[in-house]
Amino acid sequence: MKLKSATWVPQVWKWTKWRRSRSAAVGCCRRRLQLTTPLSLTREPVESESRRRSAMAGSDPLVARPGLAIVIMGVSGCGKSTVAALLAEALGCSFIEADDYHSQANKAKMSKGIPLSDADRTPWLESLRDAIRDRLDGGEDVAVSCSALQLKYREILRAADKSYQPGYYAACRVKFVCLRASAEVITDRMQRRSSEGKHFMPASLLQSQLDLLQIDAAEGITEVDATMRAGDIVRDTIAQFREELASTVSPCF
Ligand SMILES: Nc1ncnc2c1ncn2[C@@H]1O[C@H](COP(=O)(O)OP(=O)(O)O)[C@@H](O)[C@H]1O
Ligand SMILES: O=C(O)[C@H](O)[C@@H](O)[C@H](O)[C@H](O)COP(=O)(O)O
Repeated sequence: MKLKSATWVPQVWKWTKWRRSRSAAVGCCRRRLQLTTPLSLTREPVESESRRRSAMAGSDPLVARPGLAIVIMGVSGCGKSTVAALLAEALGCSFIEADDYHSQANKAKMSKGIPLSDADRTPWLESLRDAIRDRLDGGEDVAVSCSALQLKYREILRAADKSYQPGYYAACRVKFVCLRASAEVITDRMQRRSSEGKHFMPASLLQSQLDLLQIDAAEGITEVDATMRAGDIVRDTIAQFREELASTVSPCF
């Protein structure tokens, strides 16, 4: 097809100008991201992408801010800390261990085999909410280990997402994955852990935790077999939230 020079020249000029300005923008972004490898449109593995996102979110004004919090929940001894720590490693994000946010009084109470009351849990959950919010506001992803046994406790944690409207679970940037196993398996794990002196929580408290555990079907929380290998649970969790993890960052040009 023959183009008339009168229309073709301005078109080429416009296109060249667009290419130049786009190259400048890409170069600027690449310098900001300190990329040395060729920019490819092919998706990178979630692991390195998330690490880069978390690293750049704090300093780049062009990057969308909301991060994603994935809370690994379930009764004491189900494997939350093990899985959430591995998940944080795989995503290259920070890890929040809920046990670290308990007051000494709460820990002493549980050590004596006395279940916490809601009054004991509320300040604990609120401090966790604030810690999660700090990460989300900074555009970071975060893996959290927290029992979060009841809807009302999870609602406190969901409020870490400032845009969260109660009941709109799917839109919330705080997600939950529940680990499940039989009481026998978990008792065995808790007894072994206590006998190694590794944890304050006695196995005698398991039944009170199982009695409290409740998930509302509308929340759409995935329940996972806690007897799977921790690495496999992490792999499945990343696959489940792949889209949300990817949308943590918006294109910078
Ligand atoms: N997927 C798993 N398979 C086998 N053992 C596990 C698994 N996950 C955790 N454990 C073991 O079970 C015990 C309790 O795990 P932990 O992560 O501390 O549970 P939680 O944080 O839910 O209390 C630990 O001794 C841990 O090594
Ligand atoms: O009562 C609760 O809401 C939970 O028990 C919570 O306090 C947590 O589960 C404990 O800190 C035990 O720690 P692990 O869950 O790590 O065993």
